[in-house]
Amino acid sequence: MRGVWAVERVRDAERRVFERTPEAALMRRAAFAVAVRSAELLAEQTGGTSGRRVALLVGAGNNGGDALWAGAFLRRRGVAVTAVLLAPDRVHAEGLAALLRAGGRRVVASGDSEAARDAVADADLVIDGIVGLSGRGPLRPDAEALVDAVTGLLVAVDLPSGVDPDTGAVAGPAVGADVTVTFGGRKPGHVLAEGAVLSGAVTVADIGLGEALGEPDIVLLDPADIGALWPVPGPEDDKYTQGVAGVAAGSATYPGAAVLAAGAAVLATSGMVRYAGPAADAVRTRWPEIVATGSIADAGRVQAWVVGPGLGTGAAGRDVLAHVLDQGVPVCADADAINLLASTPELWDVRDPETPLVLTPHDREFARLAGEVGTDRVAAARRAAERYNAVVLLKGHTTVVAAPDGRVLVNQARGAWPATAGSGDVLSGLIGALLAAGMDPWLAAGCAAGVHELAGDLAADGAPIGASALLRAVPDAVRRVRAAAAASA
Ligand SMILES: NC(=O)C1=CN([C@@H]2O[C@H](COP(=O)(O)OP(=O)(O)OC[C@H]3O[C@@H](n4cnc5c(N)ncnc54)[C@H](O)[C@@H]3O)[C@@H](O)[C@H]2O)[C@@H](O)CC1
Ligand SMILES: Nc1ncnc2c1ncn2[C@@H]1O[C@H](COP(=O)(O)OP(=O)(O)O)[C@@H](O)[C@H]1O
Ligand SMILES: [K+]
Repeated sequence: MRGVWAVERVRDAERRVFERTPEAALMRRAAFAVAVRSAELLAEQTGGTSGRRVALLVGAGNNGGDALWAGAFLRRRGVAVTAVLLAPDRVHAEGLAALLRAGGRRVVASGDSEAARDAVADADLVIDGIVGLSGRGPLRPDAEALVDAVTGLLVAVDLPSGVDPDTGAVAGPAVGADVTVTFGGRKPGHVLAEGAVLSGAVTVADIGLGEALGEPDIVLLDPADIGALWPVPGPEDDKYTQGVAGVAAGSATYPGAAVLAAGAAVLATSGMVRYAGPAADAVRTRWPEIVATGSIADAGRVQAWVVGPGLGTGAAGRDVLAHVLDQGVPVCADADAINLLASTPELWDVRDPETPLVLTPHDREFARLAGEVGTDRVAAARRAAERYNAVVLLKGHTTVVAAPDGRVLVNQARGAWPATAGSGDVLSGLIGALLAAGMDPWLAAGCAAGVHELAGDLAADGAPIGASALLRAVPDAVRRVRAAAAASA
């Protein structure tokens, strides 16, 4: 599990560390890490460091200071370094002095715009020290023009400039980095929204914040974590002991949603799946191992329900949802179940608040239920989780999973191939199976999101896929995460 810390938490940790370590020492550690990573990249991509050209984009604060010190360190490796000063009046004076002492050059962006542009365009590698944790809003036009001129590698100091540090949101021009070197731990801007993509490969450098950071605000599950948590049968197990998943989904109009959700439950774990609803024939034909019935009242006992995909929002769907919520077992409510909960708030009264509920909205379903998502997706998911006393999985390229107790995890997609019709139905089936196996609902949602996204990537392998192909790749994805767990054990 990797941690992510909100900017205010990082600031607090810094303040505590400053009590025993001078700020300048921390900055030099940070800058050294930027220099080391930049030199590695230069060596990998251009075959060496000596004689290579590096330009520093230097803003008004300590982020620019880091870049200047990194430039001074790179000079020792024989790199030709030019600092482009965007705010010469407010430049980090010690950092600039260190760079000049080491034989670096400086140009002022506004004073000599041609030289500044050339320095950036000719550089093998550009270091973005425009803004870091104090950055607000997009790149200003002078910075944007310089960033547009970059032709070489781009290394962001702490965070790509133009990305909101706490939400990853981007409201205009921003740096797209090949590599970001950050300090102490990841920040939300590295893992959320556009920031997750614009950060490139993130390196976390230890600058001594360590224990002062405390527990992370957000966690990322690695494949090995998911593999270690994924339920697998033991010698004592039979089909019932592993948990029976129930699927109440599909309608005459949307039988496919039922086939996909129920199929995902079949492939996720090796217990048993029951289906209840109007798509019983279609489900049975595709998945003969499923015990299918037309009516929810005849469904039999299950340890968790998936309800909603293709259900419809009419009276029949409402009755099914009310029945499922009244069973006293964990429920994953997706799609029309969420729409019904939004339009018919009385349905909440049926639910025993002690039984786990996982809600899996996309942005439009979320808006119907809990208001617009807005730019802070973590805050939105957290708010809804608390309000409904439910785990809220907010779908997207970065999926956010918030628990009512405040825990949040995010899953970053490798590609966008899972953005295909019916793929959400597969996700809900995976979650239902993990809930039936008795997993903590927050982890169940997070592990399912990870395997779902990996299955999409494996199935696509560079070409578009449908949800059926994603579903077929679920066993492969489970094999991969289990192999990762075995390798790291
Ligand atoms: N405080 C510390 O202990 C350490 C800080 N470090 C560095 O310091 C950075 C934070 O430094 P600062 O707090 O000085 O601030 P920044 O360097 O992030 O920003 C400097 C100033 O830029 C201006 N600004 C904000 N948004 C802008 C925009 N869109 N375009 C142009 N200018 C904008 C603001 O006036 C802001 O105060 C971190 O990201 C990290 O790189 C590191 O040296 C490690 C140690
Ligand atoms: N741009 C994207 N990149 C990666 N995954 C995405 C992207 N957009 C959506 N997804 C994922 O695809 C799935 C879509 O679910 P959903 O919107 O419910 O589709 P449907 O209702 O058609 O099944 C979710 O798991 C979501 O996280
Ligand atoms: K930066």
